[in-house]
Order: sequence, then structure tokens, then C-alpha cells
Amino acid sequence: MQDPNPQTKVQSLNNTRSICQVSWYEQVKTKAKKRYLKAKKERRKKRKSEPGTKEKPVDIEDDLPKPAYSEDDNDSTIDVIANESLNVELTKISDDIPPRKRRRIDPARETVDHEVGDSVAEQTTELPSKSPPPPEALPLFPLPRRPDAPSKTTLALQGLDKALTQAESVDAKRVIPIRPTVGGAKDDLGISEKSRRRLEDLGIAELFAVQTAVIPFMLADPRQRSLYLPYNPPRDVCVSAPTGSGKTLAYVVPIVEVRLRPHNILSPRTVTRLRALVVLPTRDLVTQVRETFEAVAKGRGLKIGTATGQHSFAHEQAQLVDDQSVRLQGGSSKIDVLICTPGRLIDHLHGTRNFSLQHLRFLVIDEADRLLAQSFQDWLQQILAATRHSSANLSGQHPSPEDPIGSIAYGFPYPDATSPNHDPVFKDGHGASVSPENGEGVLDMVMEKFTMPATLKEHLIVCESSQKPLMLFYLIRSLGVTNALVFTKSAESTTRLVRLFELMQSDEGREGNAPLPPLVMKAYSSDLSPGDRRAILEDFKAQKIQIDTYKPCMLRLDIKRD
Ligand SMILES: Nc1ncnc2c1ncn2[C@@H]1O[C@H](COP(=O)(O)OP(=O)(O)OP(=O)(O)O)[C@@H](O)[C@H]1O
Repeated sequence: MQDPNPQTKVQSLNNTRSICQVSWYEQVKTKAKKRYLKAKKERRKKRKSEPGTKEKPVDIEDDLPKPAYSEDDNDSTIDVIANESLNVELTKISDDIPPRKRRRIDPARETVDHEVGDSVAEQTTELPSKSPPPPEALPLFPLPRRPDAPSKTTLALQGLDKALTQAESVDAKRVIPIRPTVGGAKDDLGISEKSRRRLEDLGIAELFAVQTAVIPFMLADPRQRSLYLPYNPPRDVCVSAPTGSGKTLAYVVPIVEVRLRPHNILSPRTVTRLRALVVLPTRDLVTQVRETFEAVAKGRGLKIGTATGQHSFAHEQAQLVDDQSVRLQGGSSKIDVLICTPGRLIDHLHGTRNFSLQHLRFLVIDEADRLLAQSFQDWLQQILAATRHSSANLSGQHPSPEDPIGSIAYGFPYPDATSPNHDPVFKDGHGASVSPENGEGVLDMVMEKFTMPATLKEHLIVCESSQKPLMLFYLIRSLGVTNALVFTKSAESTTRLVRLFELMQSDEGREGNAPLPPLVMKAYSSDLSPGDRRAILEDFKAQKIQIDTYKPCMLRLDIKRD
């Protein structure tokens, strides 16, 4: 019967064919497997029969490539055929070559190997391995280390101005003779013969430490000696040195020298200009500095003026400027040097027509640490503004070209606050015994560490504030002090302390104690007239007064004792 559906026939034929294929595959697989197992058995037998060979827990199958005809693998006839031939090959190889042995790892030996190093390398090469031999010794990496902490000095100097950290420290004991010794090296102080003679007349035979640093800095370069510096930028210098170390002369001598150099274009002078301005905190200091200027510049024709408020404003104006009737472009001046207090200076900048700082060559801020603590009317900024351009905005004058101005700040530890220019030079005259390289000299100064005279003895009594006068009196009496300066904070407390001391002294003999030598006490303050103040000082120097009470910052005392 003809199949109604020819497709069904074809399919049944196909089914028959696939059954045949499976049975053929099973046959081939069984044969190959048998051969493989047989070969394996023989290999085992052979190994056992070899003398001294123990059965090892080595599975050769692990080392050899796995046959592709595993029990689970029945998906491809071609694979089976290929694996069959592979198995034959493998059988041959395993018959000829002893099977590779799996290396047993002995932990103890492994440790020793690491320690031994070279021998490990030898043993490793014996092992059949394709990996490159390990390096003989691994490089040692440095262990992490805690960085050294910066020194106290480095930390303290952080953020300070370069000029301050690189300050030139001057040895306090350094002196230079005014006149070079016969046959000695010629000095480079820059002081003229005329000035040397004048200083000798004043009893100055040698320059003190701070003067040896500042005077050559301002005079040794011939360009600095000329009045005008058209191509040279102005320079600033900040000086810190102990009281009485000679700072005043250190700026007075260069100013007198520069102004009166014979080769200066204004010598012999035709026009008077205000060239130097010295600012001080008190009238008494102004008077003292004026005396020093007059002494050093004697016979040189230098015109010196002061403005402190001691005289009327009109009187001072008449001293300062020649003509106030009309505005003059370059201003007008009757003096070469002005020594003043900051308040009065600002008054003249605002209120005196033709008073001008535009030709200023030197600006000296003496006692700068105290002066700059007073922000009164922003006086320093006003002065600097008046030196840089026309003071037209202050006294109604017209603009004029700038003149270079160099500033000298004395006793001020932070130069950038005072300096109108960049890169000020700092001279530290405290004579630090440490080297300047390690910055400690500067550090002492920054930390306001004061140098005390070696012979000075200090006594300290801790007491209640109300007991202070009593304790002071006890100290003076018990130590047998015959000359004392007592500083107070105000003129009023100065007077009160003197009164208290007089009362205490009058009470001393009442308890039947042996009378002590009487003390003479005086109050020295701005409440007194200049004449009275001078008389008190003279009496104190002559030891007619045993105790003087002062308001600090009032004056500088120069007392010479034999
Ligand atoms: N080279 C010197 N040789 C001898 N005496 C000097 C010399 N320099 C200054 N003197 C004297 O030393 C005293 C103190 O000097 P000066 O007033 O200049 O000190 P100072 O450092 O300005 O003090 P202060 O810190 O109080 O302002 C003055 O009597 C002065 O005449």
C-alpha cells in the first residue's frame, strides 16, 4: 500500500538511521574504553613489577590530558573518533616515558628553602617547570619613617618677613675706631674727615655696634651719599638694639653727611628743602634728638626745626615754611631737618600751606614699637602718602615728581608694617651670642626676649595690687638703695607714689627703730615745665635726689657715673 503521506516515510527512515548511528557509537565507545582501561591496567602491573617501586598516590590521569570520551560525553561521533586516536597516542607515550610525578609539598622543607636562598634556586631548577626561576633575593624596600618635627625656631620664624628672618645680627661687642690706627687697614665707614673730627670733639673715639652696621650701610656706597638717586630705588632699614646702644647717632651721622657732601648738587645750597623727617613719641625725646643733631652738625649750616605742640601753631608754621601767602608747586621750607611728634606733624600736613614732604630723602621713625602702637589719625599712612605724591589733597598744592625716600625704623620688630618700600634690610644690634644662621638671634627679638646687662640683679615680689607701694618702699629700704628710678603708668600715679613714699618715710621713726638716712623723692612728668624737669634731672645725676618717679616713654636718661 502506498503511503498516503510520503513525508512520514522519510521521517521513519530517518529514525531508523539515527538508531543505527547510536548503536555504532556505543560499540566504538566500548572498544576504545576497553583499550584504555587495559592499557592502564598494564601500566600499573608494570610499575608494580619494577623492583623498589612502591605504589604511589599518584593519579596519572590527573597529569595526562583527559580523554574526551568520558561517560558523560556522548554528543559527537567525530569527537569520539578523534579521541580514540588520541588515546592510542597517549597509551604509547605512557608506555615509553615514565609518567610525570606530582610534586609533593612538604611545608617544613618549604620554609627551609626560603631561608637557604641559593640552594632553593638550585633545587627549583631541577623541577620540571616552565616558569622562570625566582630572583635570588628580592630588593628591600625602606621602612616608613616618621619625619623629623621642625625645630622650635623654624616654627617661630614661619610667616615672618624675609627681611626679619635674614636679619644681620651684629655682635654687641663690636666697635670700630673713628680714626683708623696708624698702619691699620682703612675703614669703609663712609664718614668724611670733617665728621670724624666733629665726633672726636664730642668725645666719640669709636663707633658702637649698631653704628658700625647702620652708618656704612647708608654711606659706604658712594651713590647713597648723593642727595638724589634718580636710578636707584630707595632702601629701608629696620634697626633693633638695646636702649642706650647709640641708635640716635646711627641715623644722625648719615643724614648730616649726605646733606652736606661737597659734591652734592645742592652744596653750597641754593634752595632749602625738607630732606629729613624724624618722628618721636614725646616732646622730651624730640628735644634730646635735636640736641644730638645740633652737636654733630655744628658749623655745617644745617637748619633744624621741631614741631611738638610746645609752642603755638602759628609760631611753628613760621619756623617751618617761608611763604604761606601763595601756593607753590614744590612747597616751601625753611628747614632741612624736622624732628616732631606724630600728632603735630599731621596738623601741619593739613593746616600749613606749602608744608610739603615731597622732597623727603630720610624718614626716621624712632621708638617705632611704641609709635606704631598709636594708630592716632592713621598718621603713618598719611605721612607715606604725602611723601609719594603731591600733598595737594592735604594742603592744596599741585602734584610734583616723586622723590625716592628711604625709611629708618628704630626698635621695630616687624619691618613690613613700617616700610614704604619693598625688601627692607633688618639690623639686629642686640648682639646675639648665637650665630645668625640659625635664626635664634632674630627669634629672641621676635619673641621680645630682652638682653639684660650682666651686672643687673633682679628681685621679684608677688603681692596684692594694693600692697605694691608698701612692698616697693620695703624693698628700697631693705636693700639700702640710694639711687632709684621708679616708672609708673601715668603722671598722676607718679605724683601719688611720691606722696605715699613721703608719708611712709615720716612714719618710719615712730616705732623706735633706728632712723635710716632720709630719702629725697621727686616726680618727673609732663605736668612739670621743661625747666623744672631739667633741674630734677641735674639733681638726680648729682645724687641730690635718691628716687625719681617717671612715666615711661617720657625721656631717655643718660647718666654717667664714675
Ligand atoms: N660711639 C659712641 N661713643 C661714645 N658715646 C656714644 C656713642 N654713641 C652714642 N653715645 C652716647 O651714648 C648715649 C646713648 O646713645 P643714644 O641716645 O643714641 O642711644 P639710643 O640707642 O638711641 O637709646 P634709646 O633706646 O633710649 O633711644 C648718648 O649719651 C650718646 O651720646
